[in-house]
Amino acid sequence: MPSAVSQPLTLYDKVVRDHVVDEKEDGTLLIYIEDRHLVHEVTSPQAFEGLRNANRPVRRPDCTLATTDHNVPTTPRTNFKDVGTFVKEADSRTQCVTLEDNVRAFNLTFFGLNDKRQGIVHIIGPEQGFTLPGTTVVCGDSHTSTHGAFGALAFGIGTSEVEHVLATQTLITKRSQNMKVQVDGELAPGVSSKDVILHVIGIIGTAGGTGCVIEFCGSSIKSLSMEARMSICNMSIEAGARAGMIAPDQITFEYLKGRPLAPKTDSPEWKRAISYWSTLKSDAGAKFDKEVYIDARDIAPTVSWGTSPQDVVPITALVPGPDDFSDPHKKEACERALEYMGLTAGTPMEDVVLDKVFIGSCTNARIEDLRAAAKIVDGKKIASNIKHAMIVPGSGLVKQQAEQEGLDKIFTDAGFDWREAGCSMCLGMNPDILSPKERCASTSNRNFEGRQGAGGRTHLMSPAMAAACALVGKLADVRKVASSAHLTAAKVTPQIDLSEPSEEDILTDEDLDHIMDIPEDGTASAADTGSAAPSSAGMATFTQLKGIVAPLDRSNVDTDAIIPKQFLKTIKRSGLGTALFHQWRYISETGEENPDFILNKAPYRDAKTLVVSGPNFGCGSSREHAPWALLDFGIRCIIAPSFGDIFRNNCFKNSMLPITLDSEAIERVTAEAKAGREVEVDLPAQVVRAADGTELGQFEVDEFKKHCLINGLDDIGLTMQMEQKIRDFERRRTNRYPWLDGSGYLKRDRTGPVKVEAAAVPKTNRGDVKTEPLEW
Ligand SMILES: CC(C)[C@H](C(=O)O)[C@@H](O)C(=O)O
Ligand code: SF4
Repeated sequence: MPSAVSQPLTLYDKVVRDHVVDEKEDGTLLIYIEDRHLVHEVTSPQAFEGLRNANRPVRRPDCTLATTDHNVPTTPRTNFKDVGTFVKEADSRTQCVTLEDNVRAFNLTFFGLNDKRQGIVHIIGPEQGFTLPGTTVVCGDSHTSTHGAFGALAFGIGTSEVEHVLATQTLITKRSQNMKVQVDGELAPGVSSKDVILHVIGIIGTAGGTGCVIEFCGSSIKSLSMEARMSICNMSIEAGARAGMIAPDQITFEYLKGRPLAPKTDSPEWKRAISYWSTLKSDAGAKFDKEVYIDARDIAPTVSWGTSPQDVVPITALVPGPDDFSDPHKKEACERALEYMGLTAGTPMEDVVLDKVFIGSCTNARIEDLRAAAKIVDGKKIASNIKHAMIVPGSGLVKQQAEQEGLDKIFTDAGFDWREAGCSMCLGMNPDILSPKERCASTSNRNFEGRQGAGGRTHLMSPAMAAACALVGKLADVRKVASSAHLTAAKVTPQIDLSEPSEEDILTDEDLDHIMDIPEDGTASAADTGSAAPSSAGMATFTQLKGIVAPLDRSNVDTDAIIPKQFLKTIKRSGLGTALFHQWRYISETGEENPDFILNKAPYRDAKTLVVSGPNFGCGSSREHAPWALLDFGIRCIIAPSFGDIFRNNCFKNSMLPITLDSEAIERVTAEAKAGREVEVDLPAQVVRAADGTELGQFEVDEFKKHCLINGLDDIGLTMQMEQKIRDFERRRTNRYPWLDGSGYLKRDRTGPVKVEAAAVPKTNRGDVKTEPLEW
C-alpha cells in the first residue's frame, strides 16, 4: 500500500509499491497478483496437476480467467459440438480437454470454443476490461507484457509460477531495473506502432531490456491508440524486458469505459479508480537505470531479415551481411541466419519473393490491425505467387466486429482466407504451419528458426505492410502500394460489441453452463481427479554438481530452439529429453541424429552442465518445457554470459542452476569442456572449479534462491505460511481499490467463477478519442 515517500518514483516503482505483501532484507518481494491471472491450455496442465497432488485449491477462482488459444483449429466452427470431437490432433485435443476439466474442477471462468469471447489470451483480457491500470497481471505466457499498455505490471511466468499464483495469488520476485524508451515526434504515413517496436528492438537488441521493465513514453507513444500501445508492450519481451508499461491517460480511460469487467462508469468506483489511475505515471526526476531516446522521424516501415527480432532493417534497405557487424557473435549469427533464411547479403529487401502471408497473433490481430490491412487491400487482389494468405482475428469478438464492418468481404474478395480466432501460424501448434523453406510475411512477433513450421522463413512486419506484401507477392513498401489517405495510423478506440453473447452462442453445452454459473458454495475439491505424476511440491536439492560440460557456441538461443512447439503439447513435465534442441540435434529429412551437434558426441551425451559462449540464453517464450527438457537430458546447470529472465526463473523452480560468468571465465570453462574434463559447480561456495581444483570463476546468486536450492524447498509451501499477511493485504486492497473486487462482476467477494455481465458500450466509446479533458 502507498506509504509516505520522498523520492520521485517511476510508474513501475509505484505499481510494485502498491503490491508488496512482504519484503525481505535481501530485497526478495512477495507481491500480490491482483484479480488478473490469465490461463491457457499449454502452460497450465502441470500447474493444476501440482495443485491436485499437493491437495491445494485455487485460492481466488474469481481472479482467474481461462481460454483455449494456442492449439485450436482456425477452421469454421459452424458444426462445433465439443472440443473432444472438434480438435483433430490427439495431443492438442488432450490439452484443450484437460483445460476444460480443470476449469470445471477448480471453478474457473472460461471462454471456450463455442463462446464468442474466446480468443488469444492477450486479446481477450483487455477486451473484457479484465486488464486494468495499476494491477499486476500474470499468465504462463511471455506476451503477458501486452497488458502493460494499461499501466499494469504484466509479465509472463513459467508453469511452476502459474501453480504458485493459483495456490497463493502471489509471486516471489525481486525488483527489476527501470528502463525508459522515449519516442518523440509524429510517425510518418505508413509507419505504425509495430514499426516503432521493431525499430526499438533493432537498436537496443533482444537482450537490451534484460533485467528491466521498460516504460515507453514520449509524444509518439502518447498519440497512439490503446491497440497500438498494446502492440508495443507486447514485444517488450522480444527486447528482453520483463515487462513494458505505458502510463494510463485519457485514451486508456476512454478505452475502458463500458468494458464488462471494468468498473461501471456511473459508479462511485469509477471516479475513485480514475483518481488512482491518474497518479500512475513516473514522477518528474524519477531515476531510470537505462534511457533510450528515439526520434520518430528515423522510423521507416520496418521488416525483419533474419532469425531474431533484432534482425531488422527499413524495407528500402539491402539484406545485411556478416561484414556489417563487428561483434564476432553477431557475425556468426548473421551467417547462420542468412543460410537459414535462404538470403544473400546485398539483395534489396523488396526483391525477396514470398509464399505466404499471415495477419494475426497477439501483436497484431485486433480490430484496428484488420482495418489497417483492409484499407490496403480494398478492391485489389493478392499476387498469383502467394499460395496462402490468412487473416486470423485475435478473438471471436474481433471477428464479429470485422464482419459487421464488412472487412471479411474485403479480404475474401482479395483472395485472403478468413479464419476463426486463435494463435494459429504465430507458432503453429495447430495445423496452420509453413512447409520447409516457405517464406512468410507475418504480423507476429518471433522469427525464430522453425517458429512457424520446421524450416519455415518468417519476416516480421506491420499489418499494413503484410497486406502490401500480399498484393505484390514480395516484401513490399506499403508507401508505394497505397495512397497516403490509406496510410494514416488509426487512432480511434475500436468499436467492439461487448454485449453478452446470446444463450445459443455460448451455452449450447451443459457443462459450460455449469462452468459459467456455479453456485457460490460449489467450491472445487483440489483432489477431484487424482494423478500419480510428480508435483512441484518439494524439490531435489542442489549443492555440488560435478560432471562433463557440453560447450555450445551460440548466442540468443531462444526457448523455441531449446524445445520446439510440437513438444509443448504434453500435459506432463517429464520425458522431454529427446526433444531437447530438436532442430539442431536431428536431421529433419531422415530424423536421424546430426553427428555434428555437440550433444550427439561423446562424452557430451552425458553432460551435466552446458556452457554457452553467447549472451541471452533462453530468451523468448516462457515455456518451462525448456528447463524440463534440459533436466530430462541430464543437464542441471547452464553457464552463460546472460539469460532470458523467465527462463532463468524457471530453472530455479526446477532445482537447476543458471550461472552468469564474464567472458574470460566462460572461456576457461569452455576450454575444460572442450578437453572433455569434468568441472565442479559448488553452489554453497559460489565457485566453478576444474577437476584439479583450479578456480575457473566465481558467481553471484540470489540468497533466497540459493537457500531454496540447497535445502530443496518448495516455495509455494513457504508462501502459504504467509497466509495472514496475504489476507491483511487483501483487506487493505479491498478498502482502497474496491473496483478490483468486482464492480463488473456478478457478485462481490464470490469464490466461484465470474460471470461476465452484459454491458452496453456507451456512446463515447464509439467515436474518435476525445482530445479535450474528459469529465469523470
Ligand atoms: C506457449 C507459450 C509458453 C509461449 C510463450 O510463452 O510465449 C507462446 O505463447 C509463444 O508465443 O511461444
Ligand atoms: S505470441 Fe503467438 S503463440 Fe504466443 S500468445 Fe501470442 S499469438 Fe499466441
